[in-house]
Amino acid sequence: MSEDPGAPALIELDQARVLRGGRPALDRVSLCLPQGRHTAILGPNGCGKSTFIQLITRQLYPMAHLDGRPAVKILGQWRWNVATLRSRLGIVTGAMHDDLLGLPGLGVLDVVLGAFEARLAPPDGDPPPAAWLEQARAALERVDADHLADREYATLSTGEARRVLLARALANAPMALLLDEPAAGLDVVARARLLRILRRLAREGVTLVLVTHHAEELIPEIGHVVLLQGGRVLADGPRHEVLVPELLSRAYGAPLRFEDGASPRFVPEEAVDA
Ligand SMILES: Nc1ncnc2c1ncn2[C@@H]1O[C@H](COP(=O)(O)OP(=O)(O)OP(=O)(O)O)[C@@H](O)[C@H]1O
Repeated sequence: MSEDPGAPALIELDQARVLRGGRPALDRVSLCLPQGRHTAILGPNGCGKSTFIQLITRQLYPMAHLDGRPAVKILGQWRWNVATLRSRLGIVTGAMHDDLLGLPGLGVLDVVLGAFEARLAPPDGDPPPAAWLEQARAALERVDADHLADREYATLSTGEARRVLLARALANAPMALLLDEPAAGLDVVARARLLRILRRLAREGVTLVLVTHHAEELIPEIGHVVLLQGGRVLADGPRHEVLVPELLSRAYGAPLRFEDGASPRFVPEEAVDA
């Protein structure tokens, strides 16, 4: 999938400001993420990444502009029914995992089916429509998790649970995936497996918006990076222009460079010189 200049932007922020604890966690952030472009929102702890996700998923709201123009537009719209919005964006966050763990006995297939009604799990009662079942199973297959369909979600390993969350995010044919540190907490093998799946999805045309501070999640398909620092956009551009020592060192407050390749990583300069 490539960018379509005629399509409304996936996510558009216009001087968006979000206050938390009385202080701006996002401070006049303007950015435009087109559909079809794989983007990483990157930055150190506390730079506003979680706030960005919660702003997009309507858990937090921006301050209103005096002239009434919207600070946030998603797919060209600023008014959204929250349930509809969350089904158009496939969302994978640690908070969602925690919420699902709080529902003992919940089966994997039900977790994925929950996507169709934008709720954690489908209600008891009528069996789900056959089309939903088919889409849910197809989504599990896409992330190599079809064999987990009959398991209880709470019994899955972290890597398995992450793939099930990805299936849930994919099940309802979203316009994009919004991923919050998707490989966090995974062991080296589970991480490699998940990143392989993300690469495959990106190549198949699923737009990825990745919010992270982990360099290894910057798969090669991510061609665009927005670097945040202290709630502001420090840089917004092609990967090779943003992931340069000068900008990274400013964002993270210490000398740092990015080593690209099969296993991308950040390298503190002191460690190199030692
Ligand atoms: N509930 C809250 N009350 C007050 N301040 C908050 C709250 N949540 C976040 N903040 C502040 O908002 C700023 C941005 O936080 P946010 O969690 O968005 O950063 P982050 O980039 O996601 O950090 P991390 O990588 O550590 O998760 C930080 O200064 C943080 O201390």
